[in-house]
Amino acid sequence: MHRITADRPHPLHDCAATRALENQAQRSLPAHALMQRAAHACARLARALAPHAQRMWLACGGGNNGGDGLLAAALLHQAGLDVTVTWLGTPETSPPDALHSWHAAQDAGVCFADAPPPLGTQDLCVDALLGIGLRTGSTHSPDARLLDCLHALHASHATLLNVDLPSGLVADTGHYAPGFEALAATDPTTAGTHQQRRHTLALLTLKSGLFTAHGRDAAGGVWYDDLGVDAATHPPQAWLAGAPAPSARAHASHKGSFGDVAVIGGEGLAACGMGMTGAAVLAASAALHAGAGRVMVALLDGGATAALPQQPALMLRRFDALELAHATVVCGCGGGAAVATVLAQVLQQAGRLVLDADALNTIAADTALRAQLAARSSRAGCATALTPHPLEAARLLGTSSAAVQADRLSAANQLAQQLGCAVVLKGSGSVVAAPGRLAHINPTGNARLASAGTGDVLAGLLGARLAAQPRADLDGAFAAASAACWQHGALADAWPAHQALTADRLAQAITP
Ligand SMILES: NC(=O)C1=CN([C@@H]2O[C@H](COP(=O)(O)OP(=O)(O)OC[C@H]3O[C@@H](n4cnc5c(N)ncnc54)[C@H](OP(=O)(O)O)[C@@H]3O)[C@@H](O)[C@H]2O)[C@@H](O)CC1
Ligand SMILES: Nc1ncnc2c1ncn2[C@@H]1O[C@H](COP(=O)(O)OP(=O)(O)O)[C@@H](O)[C@H]1O
Ligand SMILES: [K+]
Repeated sequence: MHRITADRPHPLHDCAATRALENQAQRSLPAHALMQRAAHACARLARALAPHAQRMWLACGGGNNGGDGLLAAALLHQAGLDVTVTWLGTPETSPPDALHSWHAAQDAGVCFADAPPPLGTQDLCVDALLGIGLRTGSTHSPDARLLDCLHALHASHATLLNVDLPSGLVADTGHYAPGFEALAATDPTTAGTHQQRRHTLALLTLKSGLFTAHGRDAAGGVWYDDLGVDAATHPPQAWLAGAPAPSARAHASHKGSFGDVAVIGGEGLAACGMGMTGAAVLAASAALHAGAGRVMVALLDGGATAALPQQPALMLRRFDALELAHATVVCGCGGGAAVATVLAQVLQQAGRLVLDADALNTIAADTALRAQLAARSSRAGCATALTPHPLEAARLLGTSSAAVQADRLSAANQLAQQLGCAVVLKGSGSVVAAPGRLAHINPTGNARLASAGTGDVLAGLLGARLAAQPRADLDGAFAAASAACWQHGALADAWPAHQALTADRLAQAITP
């Protein structure tokens, strides 16, 4: 068993692969062996997380997730802890492994009760209500006892250990199933402390849903025990991204060695009464700090800005003075309606291209531009990355942002497939997808990034990473996108608690 950290990549499996793995392992192992391993891991982690616990409450469902909890309760009781179990199953309907665990708990003398015992902050509660057996159809709504237990677990001040999955969370998506949506509502005043005292022990496989959508809030710290079974025998659904390799600069290099980045965006105040030049400048600043050799900015403000005195290293250019084929183009940040006037030319001439914000909105509403974007995938020397947030992704897919959020991996994969690009679907657990590749889920970042302009910073950083790729192709775009997301999030994770995280400071904190 080990704790999952963001530094190295991890394969993520879906329910179907986990079931196949479980069935295969069950056939080669003695009866109940897998559940015994699961329960031992669970009990060990429970004791490690709450070494001073006087009481433990284990809420156990009627399936095998509950079986893990029941057997862990027996082990914890045998270790001398004051253990109470609430079991929602019945011996008549229990699957064989869980029934065996129920007998073990009874034989050990574990206390069974309908209500939780009083728990203090040093105590521990265990959510063993639902795991991968969660059914999501509208006919399967949680009953009152199950919801009562869940609310008691979430309201408790004790450390919470989720067995395999937080109950109600869909393993493959990180979205809550119908009937469990209320669990997604977090009280911002207590979210931080809840996060710190929450842990999930993933069994057999790591599930994608733990790392995206509501998954990160629900899961807290993620631990993993493979139960002695090699998950590598089954193909993963996606990868949890690891830290990008550090970049090294040869001594004999010059500013041309690291690529030019040209940022196009920043509609002026005069156009619609909304000055958005800051967005383009943020992206450019991010590209510069990320190590791009030269960074140019073409503002779509009709020449209203003649200089950027705060950012002397950025080179102002008129759009028609840019050499689109030679620079890595970052287009759309604060682009407003004005971006529509340049997009056809950008899609035609740019080799390495990052499209963000209004560039994406404009393409979503224009079938000719969309076709032009998709056609880039068959042109040599083109590497394209899109950085939509969920609403922008929904516009491109012709759906709602709720539908995108309900299955972020699918949405990102679909978009990548349709447009032949690398796609970063932003938000908690950003998904990086590209056609024919397993998506990456980004493990870094936090809600401090939910602040205006941080997306522009990501686009600029991605531009710099794309400019430094050895080849302008889909692999380069995918690698650059994954690396940029990881670094962007890691900066936020390391941000001093007492200092405001603003987009301009974030851009300045980027290192090559
Ligand atoms: N077998 C083994 O050795 C191993 C198993 N392992 C463990 O088993 C877990 C999988 O166990 P599982 O397949 O029994 O499913 P599980 O997650 O307990 O859920 C089924 C229960 O939930 C209920 N239920 C479902 N949907 C619902 C809803 N929407 N709302 C309300 N209730 C709902 C469903 O009720 P029913 O539909 O049957 O009425 C049934 O009672 C896995 O996550 C891991 O922890 C590991 O230790 C590895 C070894
Ligand atoms: N809760 C969160 N957890 C992790 N990352 C987040 C969260 N909220 C926002 N972000 C990140 O912050 C950035 C915001 O981008 P975007 O929505 O385009 O904002 P803006 O348009 O203001 O720049 C994205 O990289 C996104 O992934
Ligand atoms: K659970």
